[in-house]
Amino acid sequence: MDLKAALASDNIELPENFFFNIQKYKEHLFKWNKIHNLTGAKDVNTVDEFIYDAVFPVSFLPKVNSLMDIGTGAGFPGMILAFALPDTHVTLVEPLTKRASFLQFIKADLGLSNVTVVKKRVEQMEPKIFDLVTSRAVTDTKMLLKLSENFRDKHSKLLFYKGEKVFDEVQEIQNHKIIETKNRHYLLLGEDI
Ligand SMILES: C[S@@+](CC[C@H](N)C(=O)[O-])C[C@H]1O[C@@H](n2cnc3c(N)ncnc32)[C@H](O)[C@@H]1O
Repeated sequence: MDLKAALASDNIELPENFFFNIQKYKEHLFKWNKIHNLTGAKDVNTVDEFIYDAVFPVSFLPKVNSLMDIGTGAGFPGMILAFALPDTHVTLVEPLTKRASFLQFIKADLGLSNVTVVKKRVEQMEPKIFDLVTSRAVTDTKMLLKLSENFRDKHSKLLFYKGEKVFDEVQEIQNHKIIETKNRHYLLLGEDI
């Protein structure tokens, strides 16, 4: 896919250094991924699709000052959102040493002052309220609501990257919106949704 063209055609506003950071990120990801199993995305096209998928919500998200991503893995979606939202402080929670080390390396190499990497399971973190909690490919909605309990209040929003199963998962959930693209169902939750 042509990532730049796709993002431009969606009118997604991005900072000037976004594509520079993306380029560096991809170079490091391919190097690290040869040695460590960081992500299943092994080729440029798949990584570009992952990046597009991660950043698309910028087109509908409200402005947030703080964001926590549960289970960031190699960077999706939290690290990509940190490139896109330089004024948002982004906390990346990832317990696996290799993946957390990679995220820490990217933070240092690109001088990302808006990123904190926490090498823990989210259950081991001290409670703290975030404006937005995100997660992709970690667990189901019910469990994500439980895991995020200590990290949100009534003003917080939750954004979970889901597939079609989302419709079964939200049957009993009141305030939610599902934003669909070709390959994704974004689940947005919050009291005033
Ligand atoms: C399938 S990977 C998905 C990674 C990334 N979000 C993505 O979409 O490419 C799930 C990740 O969640 C992390 N994880 C699993 N349980 C977790 C927990 N309780 N707290 C934080 N991270 C967790 C794992 O270490 C793993 O890196």
